[in-house]
Amino acid sequence: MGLLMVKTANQSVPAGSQIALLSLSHLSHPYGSFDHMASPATAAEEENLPQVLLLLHPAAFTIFGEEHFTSAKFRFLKAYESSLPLDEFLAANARSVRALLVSAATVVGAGILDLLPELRVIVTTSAGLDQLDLAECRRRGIRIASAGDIYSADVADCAVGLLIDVLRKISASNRYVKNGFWASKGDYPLGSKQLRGKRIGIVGLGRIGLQVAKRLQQGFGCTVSYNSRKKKNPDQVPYPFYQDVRELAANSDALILCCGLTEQTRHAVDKEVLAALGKAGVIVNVARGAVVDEKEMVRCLVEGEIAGAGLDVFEDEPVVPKELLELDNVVLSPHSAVLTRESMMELARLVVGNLEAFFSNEPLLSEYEDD
Ligand SMILES: O=CC(=O)O
Repeated sequence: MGLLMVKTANQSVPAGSQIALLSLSHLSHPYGSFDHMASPATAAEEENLPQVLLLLHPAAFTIFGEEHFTSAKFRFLKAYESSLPLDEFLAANARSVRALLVSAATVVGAGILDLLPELRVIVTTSAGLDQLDLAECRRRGIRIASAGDIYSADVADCAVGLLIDVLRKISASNRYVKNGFWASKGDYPLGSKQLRGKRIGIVGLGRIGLQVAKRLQQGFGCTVSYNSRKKKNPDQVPYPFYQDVRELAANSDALILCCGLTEQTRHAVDKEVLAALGKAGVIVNVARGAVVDEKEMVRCLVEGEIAGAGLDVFEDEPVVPKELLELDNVVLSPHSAVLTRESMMELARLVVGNLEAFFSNEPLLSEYEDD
């Protein structure tokens, strides 16, 4: 793809991931009412609608429920339908495009932005923005709308689920029963650990981290500490703050990664942090694979230098280090923490709402603002 930094997810679509066609307009939504949303345009009207460049893998669009993304205010220009190399396709078709829709897997850097001189807004289906060159977007006056808060509760549920699974060995004992070992070898070996009372260190106490903290403290009797870019107001966030991730790890039984991926958080969990977490420590990652030095983490898991891991994200998705596949103390999921039927419905509403707001010169529903 030459100098263009665009890649799309290469994941297969799980069976049953199509979303049922429901009427969306009656549902209430944290980003406001969508009752104003116009109904889809006829084919004749559609020709004249402004185009939104779609740089998503078609499989991702199927998961999101393509049928929910229709609007009378715009139409999609689907790069994936062309057999041309992307740069040729964009040069020929997208020079006047003002809006772009991407996913977490669509890397957008200066190379692609150069081919879209009229671009004014990028809407992403992701909560994380690490795939976008934010500085370059800022410099060019391109606004960004993200998935905002719509996934936070689902990701927090998934983080807690992975932690419980690792500690209580749910997936491992499931395999034990299904392989017939209960009958042939007897009771499952002791090794499961309680969640109650565990010291949880959360890296990144944003919207997701706060929900993880609440679940684990209030629901499971854990104690919570955190590391974040900045210490939160202690009147609102009572958990102890650690400026240094290594110190947080040294004082935690489990480290749960919920931060965005930035130059500051890349490999924030490195050899020293893993050593500080120690032999009884567990890592849960629902952030981005590159927040952890994956090679070091794999080595620590293989050599028993940490106790286990629950991982939804990886450094080179969808490639998962093969050593992890063999380990019973590791639970894996395919970057699916955000993927619930309900959140996909909300996503479609939010994406269409953002794009319609843009083309109507109204405020975006979930605009990202630098802080
Ligand atoms: O990982 C998923 C997202 O950032 O939305």
